[in-house]
Amino acid sequence: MSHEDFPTENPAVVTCGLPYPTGDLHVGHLRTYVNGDAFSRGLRKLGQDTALVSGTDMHGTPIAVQALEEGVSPLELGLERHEQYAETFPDFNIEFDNYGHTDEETNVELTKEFVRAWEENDHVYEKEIQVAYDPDADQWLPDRYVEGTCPYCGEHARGDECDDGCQRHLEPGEIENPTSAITGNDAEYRERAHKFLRLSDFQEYLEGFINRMEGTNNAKNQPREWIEGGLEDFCITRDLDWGIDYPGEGGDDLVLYVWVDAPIEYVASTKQYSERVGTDEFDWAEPWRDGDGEIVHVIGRDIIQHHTVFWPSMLKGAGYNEPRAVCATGFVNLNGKALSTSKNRAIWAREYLDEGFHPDLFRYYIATASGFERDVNFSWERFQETVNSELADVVGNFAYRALLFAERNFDGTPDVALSDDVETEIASAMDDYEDALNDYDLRSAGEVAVGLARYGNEYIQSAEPWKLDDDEAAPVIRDCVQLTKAVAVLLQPFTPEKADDLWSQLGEDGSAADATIADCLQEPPAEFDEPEALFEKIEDERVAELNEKLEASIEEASSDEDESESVDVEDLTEERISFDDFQELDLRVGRIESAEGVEGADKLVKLTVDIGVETRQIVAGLKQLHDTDDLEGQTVVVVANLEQAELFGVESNGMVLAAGEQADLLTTHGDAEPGTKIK
Ligand SMILES: Nc1ncnc2c1ncn2[C@@H]1O[C@H](COP(=O)(O)OP(=O)(O)OP(=O)(O)O)[C@@H](O)[C@H]1O
Ligand SMILES: [Zn+2]
Repeated sequence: MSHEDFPTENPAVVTCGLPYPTGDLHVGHLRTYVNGDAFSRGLRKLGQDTALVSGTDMHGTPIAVQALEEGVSPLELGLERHEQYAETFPDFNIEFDNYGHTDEETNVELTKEFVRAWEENDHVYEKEIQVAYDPDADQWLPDRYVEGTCPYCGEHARGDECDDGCQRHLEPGEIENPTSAITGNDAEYRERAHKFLRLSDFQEYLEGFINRMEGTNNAKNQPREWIEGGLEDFCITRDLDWGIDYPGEGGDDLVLYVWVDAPIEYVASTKQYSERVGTDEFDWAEPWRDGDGEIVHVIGRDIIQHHTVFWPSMLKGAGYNEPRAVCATGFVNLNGKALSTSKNRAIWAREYLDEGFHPDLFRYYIATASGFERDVNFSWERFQETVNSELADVVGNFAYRALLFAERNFDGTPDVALSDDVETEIASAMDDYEDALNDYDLRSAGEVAVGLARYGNEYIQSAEPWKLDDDEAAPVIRDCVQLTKAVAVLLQPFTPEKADDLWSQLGEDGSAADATIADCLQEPPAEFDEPEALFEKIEDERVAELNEKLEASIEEASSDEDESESVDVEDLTEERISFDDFQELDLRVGRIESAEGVEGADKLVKLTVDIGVETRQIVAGLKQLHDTDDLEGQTVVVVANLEQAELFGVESNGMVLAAGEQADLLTTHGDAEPGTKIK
């Protein structure tokens, strides 16, 4: 890597943080991919050879947990979503040169090579640690199988990440008050041998690296605290069936932690690209290993630690090159809260497309709505304003006026010289654009492109070529066609398809993707056809409609959040029962006399229920859903003739009826006395 300004002689690889396949993609996820795609297209514009790679992150516990719930294999579930993502990206004009997944052989083999290299270089050791264990389910609780309290900030945390609080990575054994996500019971900590990557080996290296690393300020500054505070070693194995088997000594029943094989997919994906296109020009895998190359990671701001602490150590420990830059995008929020798949608070990628909006509108909006690292509050009004006032009124309007005048009066570009003023204006825009990309500042690069169209609009407005004869108008229109061409080139990384439309309106051959910024000053074709409007404005009524939909879905999401999960209505049972069958159920009105928790079973509660003729002891799964004090005195419906059972050593003699996951208790609404038969 050179640390020289882009473009350098080296190949560059831009990577995007891997999407994790637990749900559909939302516009928050897309921010990383749009920015990564726009940045790599921007580098190409500067003349840098660039590959854009990513892949789906298939392993780890969240997908294993979800697959278990859905009764499918993690691989099946992961592959289904992987294919869906691979299809969605091109719909947003996000064009990866290679998009793989972490369970492919290339990545599995490469990951094993990394681990073996760390072992050979003596960076791995084994240590007995405390790992959460669910004694009832008789299994280890890696990562998301355990929940509890973050030891750093006291917030509720899930497994390996404090995602509601300080966002720190949590090592196994760190979570306090662990409970099992499988049974809801208290978990215990048991001793277990695991493998560690000795991060302290890289302390000095990382201190130097963080000073060299380029990218956004959040990525350059946040890790300092972690690095300077001394590095905790990184547990690289898990007790799980789903993942890449530990390849080294004595780890037969362990798999690698998902954060080991996930970033290695950046290298694997680049390798696949290289194998596919051949090594005629150069070996794309080289930037990682041998030759010089520029590695740029584009990620969400929640995974800075992984990319600036763990990942450079992993690379270094296996003899790989280090990243040149880490660019961490801010989050996309709705009403100040981050979009989230599990909380169902989102504008889905598919939903946006189904509204009939062109993908380039979203791309431009999200890449320029705010600085790279700042959070953005998604708003349809801001989206409308950006599209209408920047893309339609400035870019579209200018290009249409310029090209229409040119076509009507000159059949294309007037045959006169470009003025010095406009040449200077375009040249200085090219410089600013190059500087912006070298600062990893997409927003400014977008502003340069639109700024040139704004300049053009003012120019044509004040020169008033419609009041001039053709000879006088020719130099003005010549300038304006050149400005239009420059705008098409500079805007292409943001709006690739729209730029291509403009490119062909200009009578240019091929694609605006192949143009570099030097083409901003190349003469436009002498002839072209009548232009068409590039951008349509978005009407206010449309925004009102979209806002209504959005409010409804936010409301739904927050009520889902209150209930902690959404209601899944089951299909009706097709088979009918006879009235006689129904009469066999002896349903009675009951009144709860007392309620207390069952020791060792978090969700169970022991009830004594007066059912008129007698008092019954019944064990019910209500405890986490109802305060035991609130239960006393409640009127309930009891299945009195259910066979007796023993639950956690406590006898249960009947059943209390309740609806759904939240155990909404059935009751009567008049004054039916205990013992009254229900029919
Ligand atoms: N609202 C968001 N804005 C920007 N980036 C996001 C947003 N949500 C997720 N990402 C990025 O996508 C990556 C994968 O996210 P993840 O699968 O955790 O999605 P999620 O929607 O946050 O899901 P969940 O809320 O269920 O954890 C994250 O590491 C993050 O960088
Ligand atoms: Zn925390």
